[in-house]
Amino acid sequence: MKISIYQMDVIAGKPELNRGKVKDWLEVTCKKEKPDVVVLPEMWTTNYTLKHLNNIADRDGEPTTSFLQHLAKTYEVNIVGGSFANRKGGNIYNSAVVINRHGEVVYRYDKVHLVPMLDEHLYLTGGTTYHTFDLEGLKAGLIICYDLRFPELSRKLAVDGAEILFIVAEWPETRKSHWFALQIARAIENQLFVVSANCVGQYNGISYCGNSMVIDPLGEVLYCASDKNEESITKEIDIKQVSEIREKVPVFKSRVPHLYKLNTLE
Ligand SMILES: NC(=O)CCC(=O)C(=O)O
Repeated sequence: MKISIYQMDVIAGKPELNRGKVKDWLEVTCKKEKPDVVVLPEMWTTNYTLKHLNNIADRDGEPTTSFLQHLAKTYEVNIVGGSFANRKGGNIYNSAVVINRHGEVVYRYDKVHLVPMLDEHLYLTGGTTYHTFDLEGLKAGLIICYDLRFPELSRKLAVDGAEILFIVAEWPETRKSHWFALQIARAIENQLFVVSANCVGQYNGISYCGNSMVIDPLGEVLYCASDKNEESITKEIDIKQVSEIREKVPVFKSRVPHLYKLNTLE
């Protein structure tokens, strides 16, 4: 499976301009690399312009979902469409969407864990559901940025069969060492590929650390993008590695779930 990631410098508060950037990138990348899957970062339509989202968030996933559906069909490519601010009813969510080559939506997810350090909880509402989805015959999971700190979420997706975990992010420079360590840990403990799309650039005094990655199920970093520049990354992965490592080091068979009942710790 060939995967292309857009490590993007998102223009704050300008969804139309950012959709234009994504369209241009996708056109060039799909013609040059012919990827099976493309991956976009978190909040790529608006950046973290939380105070302005009332005016610029999508409504019920539109227009961003239709825009991505059109691109998926045009270039016959699966799109892990990052996330974007999305108004549903009276609330705004940090919503991700995944679209297959035929332009069909195969997954929608609202970020479950909102980031107190960015005041996300003051402006956004957290999601309450998540599950694996099928992409080109693979089982995949998707988490959004701060979700990476909660191993339970990725573990549940892996126990449910995920072989690849997409992480869409707008991770800040100040906690860059965590970005590295946590992604590698999620790959090793869950024995799956981790594919992340982070942002670069800055907004409101916060710089984003790039370093979008492709990590194999042994935790080897196959590619790490720069920490400063917009970048297009294309990498091929061999999904067979997942079953091979799970056979050699049978972590999932060794689990003792009844000893991990976390609610006893609350
Ligand atoms: N956009 C985010 O979710 C940022 C997460 C973050 O800053 C952290 O976990 O640290």
